[in-house]
Amino acid sequence: MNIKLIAIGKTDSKPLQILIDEYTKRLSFYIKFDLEIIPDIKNVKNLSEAQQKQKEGELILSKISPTDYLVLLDENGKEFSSMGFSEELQKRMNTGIKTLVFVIGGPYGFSESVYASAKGKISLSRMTFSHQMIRLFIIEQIYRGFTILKNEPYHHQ
Ligand SMILES: C[S@@+](CC[C@H](N)C(=O)[O-])C[C@H]1O[C@@H](n2cnc3c(N)ncnc32)[C@H](O)[C@@H]1O
Repeated sequence: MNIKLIAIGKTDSKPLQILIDEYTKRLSFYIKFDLEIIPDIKNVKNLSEAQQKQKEGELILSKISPTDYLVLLDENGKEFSSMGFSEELQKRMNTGIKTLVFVIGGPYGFSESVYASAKGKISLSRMTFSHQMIRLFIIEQIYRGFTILKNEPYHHQ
């Protein structure tokens, strides 16, 4: 299995990008991992929230292939402990899927068509984080998940 994370818009903050790069590098030791950034939509000021979500949704779905297992990052999704999330990663690997795709929504979340295409939704907390910060948090949790599965000390430090 390989893992892909899809997000919208480049990371504005350099310190955040440094951490994303660091955890991407660490995670790539365990599994093939790609972070795919969809460029920001142009002239977004002329669009309503619904139009922006719709356009972002079309772009997101254009990156998904029928064999992908799509999971959305969503504050109303299912919550896991880090141990539970590592078990979920193991379950997905056991089912033989080729690509597990996580998607982070834009500033207003996801369009209905993206929700309809997803196999699941996971929440990292009931609180709302910026769509840029969530990148780091989910990459760190996937990395943590693999260190748990490999019985390595990172989770216990
Ligand atoms: C600023 S939030 C959008 C909030 C928006 N009210 C909504 O309905 O989703 C942007 C994106 O960050 C991600 N996100 C923010 N907080 C999250 C959380 N607690 N758990 C999982 N994903 C989160 C989601 O992918 C969301 O679409």
